[in-house]
Amino acid sequence: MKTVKVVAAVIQDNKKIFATQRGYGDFKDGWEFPGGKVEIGETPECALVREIQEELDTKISVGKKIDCVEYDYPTFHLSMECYWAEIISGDLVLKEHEASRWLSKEELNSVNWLPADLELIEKIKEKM
Ligand SMILES: Nc1nc2c([nH]c(=O)n2[C@H]2C[C@H](O)[C@@H](COP(=O)(O)OP(=O)(O)OP(=O)(O)O)O2)c(=O)[nH]1
Ligand SMILES: [Mg+2]
Repeated sequence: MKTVKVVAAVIQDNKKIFATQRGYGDFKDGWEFPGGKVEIGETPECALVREIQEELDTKISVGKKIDCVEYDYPTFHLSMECYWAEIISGDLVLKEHEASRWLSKEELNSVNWLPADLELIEKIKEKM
């Protein structure tokens, strides 16, 4: 099975975390952390800065790594590096997603996360 390398940003502000709802594709309407596929020759950090610029028109600084999620979807293996991130500038404009929410710890389970994210959510809760 092919492996897809992905990076995701857990943007935290004021004790809340930024979640986005996918606007297209196989996982449409599922909730995720913004980010995307790492391109050839890119470091994970560079890929994440680029993806957040593309998807949210926002400049971030990438912080500590939270976890690397390994998950088997029916048609591919996902290897997803997840990082804490902070906004440097920009207004989190939804260029590709259909909705977004700032979620408190108590609200983290109130959206329908993609299957691969469920384990990560538990780790994040411990750390926020
Ligand atoms: N960004 C992101 N992707 C996730 C998460 N959880 C999860 O299973 N995925 C999966 C969904 C996709 O199959 C893949 C990420 O691809 P993506 O669609 O965001 O990639 P991309 O931004 O480069 O978009 P595209 O140009 O390929 O359409 O990882 C998550 O929390 N964030
Ligand atoms: Mg994406």
